[in-house]
Amino acid sequence: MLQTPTRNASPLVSLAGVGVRRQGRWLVRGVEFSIAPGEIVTLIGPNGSGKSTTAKAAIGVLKADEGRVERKAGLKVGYVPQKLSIDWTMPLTVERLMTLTSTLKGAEIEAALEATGIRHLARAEVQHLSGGEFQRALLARAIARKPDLLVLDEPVQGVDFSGEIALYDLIKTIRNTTGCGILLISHDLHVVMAETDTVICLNGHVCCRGTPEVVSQSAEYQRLFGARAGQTLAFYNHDHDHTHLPDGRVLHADGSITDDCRPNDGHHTPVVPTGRAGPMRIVHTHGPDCGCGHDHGAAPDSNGQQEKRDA
Ligand SMILES: Nc1ncnc2c1ncn2[C@@H]1O[C@H](COP(=O)(O)OP(=O)(O)OP(=O)(O)O)[C@@H](O)[C@H]1O
Repeated sequence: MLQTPTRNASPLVSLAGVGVRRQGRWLVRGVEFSIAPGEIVTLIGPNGSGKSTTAKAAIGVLKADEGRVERKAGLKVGYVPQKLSIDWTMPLTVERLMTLTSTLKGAEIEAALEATGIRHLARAEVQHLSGGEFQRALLARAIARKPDLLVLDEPVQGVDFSGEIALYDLIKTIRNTTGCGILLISHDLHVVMAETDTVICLNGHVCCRGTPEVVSQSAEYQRLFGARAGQTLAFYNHDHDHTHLPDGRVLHADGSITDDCRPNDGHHTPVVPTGRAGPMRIVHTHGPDCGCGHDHGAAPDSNGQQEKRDA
């Protein structure tokens, strides 16, 4: 059965003003987002920008040093980390990989391998799997316990372009059939899974967030990669209102420079973190009838202007 994000349902996890500090340095700060059942949130950002740290803070593998992380009571998480510590010199079958970290019944293993299309590989040695097969095995392990939230840290690493499309199709199918929420991590800065409801671009803080534009709108992309790619992948247009300087400081659109960047530091235009269909940033000219809820009855300011533009 097709599941869509149940926005009115309580979030599976929500982060408010979350910061993680290690060895005297903030790895991430001011991170805000939530994931509802059936919702797909994708974290993107350059290497070292804090994507894995944020995901680990969300599921409680790492403790946040400031802010609030709330998880639904009894939340079951399926986690595919970016790196696995496997002794590659020891023979290990796919079946055995499934039960390394949790006890599973034979039927649960079979169902998970079936759902990820690798049932025929149950007795294959993990060392001999292709990149795509290995990622499917990790996905099978993560979904076997029927999680409410699936956290996938770079699930298409080591996979070629057509394998990437097939994996994203599989992730979409898992979401559609189980209704779980999904937190995806990708270091591709411009292309994300088309089904993503919200993309969050991190660089130690949330640089921008928004919906991906459906790639099928781009005839050029379709010509290059075919219609199927267009249904699976989408472009993400960044909307940063600041620039990261080489020394780590942040240059804001208003010309000011600060050591770091926080959502409520007064240098940013308001961002409305809604999902796929909604506006992500309020951009309009204020006026008596604009309906934005601000009080426009005040006298004109010292420049004689009463109207003010957001963003
Ligand atoms: N326990 C730790 N102590 C100190 N620094 C850490 C710790 N864990 C991570 N870091 C640092 O925090 C920063 C963010 O790391 P993180 O793994 O979250 O980034 P990422 O965006 O997932 O990177 P990548 O795309 O390379 O996987 C990096 O500079 C990393 O070296």
